[in-house]
Amino acid sequence: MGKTLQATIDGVEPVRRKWRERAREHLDNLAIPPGSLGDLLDLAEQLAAVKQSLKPSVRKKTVVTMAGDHGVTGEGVSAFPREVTLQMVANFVAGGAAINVLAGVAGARVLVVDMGVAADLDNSIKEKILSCKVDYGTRNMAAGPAMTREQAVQSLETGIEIAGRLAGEGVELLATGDMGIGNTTPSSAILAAITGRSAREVTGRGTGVTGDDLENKIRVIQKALEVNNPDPKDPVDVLAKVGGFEIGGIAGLILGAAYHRVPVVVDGFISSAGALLAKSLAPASVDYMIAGHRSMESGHRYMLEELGLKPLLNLNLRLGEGTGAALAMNLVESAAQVINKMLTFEDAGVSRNTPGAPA
Ligand SMILES: Cc1cc2ncn([C@H]3O[C@H](COP(=O)(O)O)[C@@H](O)[C@H]3O)c2cc1C
Ligand SMILES: O=C(O)c1cccnc1
Repeated sequence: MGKTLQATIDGVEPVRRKWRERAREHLDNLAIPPGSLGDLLDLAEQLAAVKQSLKPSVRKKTVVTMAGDHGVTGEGVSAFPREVTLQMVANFVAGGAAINVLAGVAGARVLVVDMGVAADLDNSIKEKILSCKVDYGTRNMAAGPAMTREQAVQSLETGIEIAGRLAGEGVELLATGDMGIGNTTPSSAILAAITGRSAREVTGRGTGVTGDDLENKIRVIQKALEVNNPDPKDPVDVLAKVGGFEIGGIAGLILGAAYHRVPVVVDGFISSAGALLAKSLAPASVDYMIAGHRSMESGHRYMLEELGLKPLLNLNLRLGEGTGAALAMNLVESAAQVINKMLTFEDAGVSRNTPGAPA
């Protein structure tokens, strides 16, 4: 299993009920009609419980965008060529991608990680990212396992180590992101493997495959599941057989965040595949997850259902990179400021409602 992985799984504790109750009691006394800040109050309660504080801070924010390539792109599952993964990593470094812009608005740093891009990166790029390459892309999962079990553990442990390093640097809120042409295919396969849903139910258009190409993508996913027969009870087996290096990195990042009690905003379809693996490895890790948004990718709703998470936003996004999570970070900051700064009825000198009195 890997010592770091096992120790992390063992160390993920559910958030304490006592802290949830304490936070709720305070939130119930804020000078507003009870419950009128809606889901923001649930989020504030979660932050307080995760951080064991009625003044949780999420000021220092980092989006971790994990990049990797996929052998299965040889089967024609994406509308874009594989080189785009490397080209987009360069774009992230240049600051010109959607994630750079949206993380900038949220006041978050973007940390790009090479988990398995199928090329050697220029030194000028390497200086500005984390190089954790497990291999030069995965193997074609329609023909056999995407990676070895050792590589699956390595990708999970890399994510765990990055979360630990960032927590040590004082990062208070993490978000997950991905870049990897073809990666909606392994994400769908992970969803199918874990939930038992059919390839057709879990497969969507990704970057925009339609018609016969979409039928081909469904067949490729079906074949990968048949050829590899991943064990739904063994998330490391699922990752090894039908996963990806960046997806393992994301799952590890989430586990590490939970271990260090740092809340983590989960992005769309690919990140949620990582979250499914994290939940399967350590069920209590969901207490630390915040679903940033509901992706347009069909099948994402099944992931959210399986995770038991309600997405904060629904903006018809289908990009990845961490964009939906970065947008949601603004709401997480808002929830933190609500519990930190708002006054109670008593402190603000505002009269409470009178039960039974006409409104
Ligand atoms: C220019 C470009 C930028 C992207 N940024 C994220 N993705 C997204 O699209 C890919 C997944 O879709 P599929 O499985 O269909 O390949 C991933 O790289 C994901 O991050 C992008 C895709 C493209 C083309
Ligand atoms: O939801 C996502 O993360 C997503 C959906 C389609 C393509 N790329 C990413």
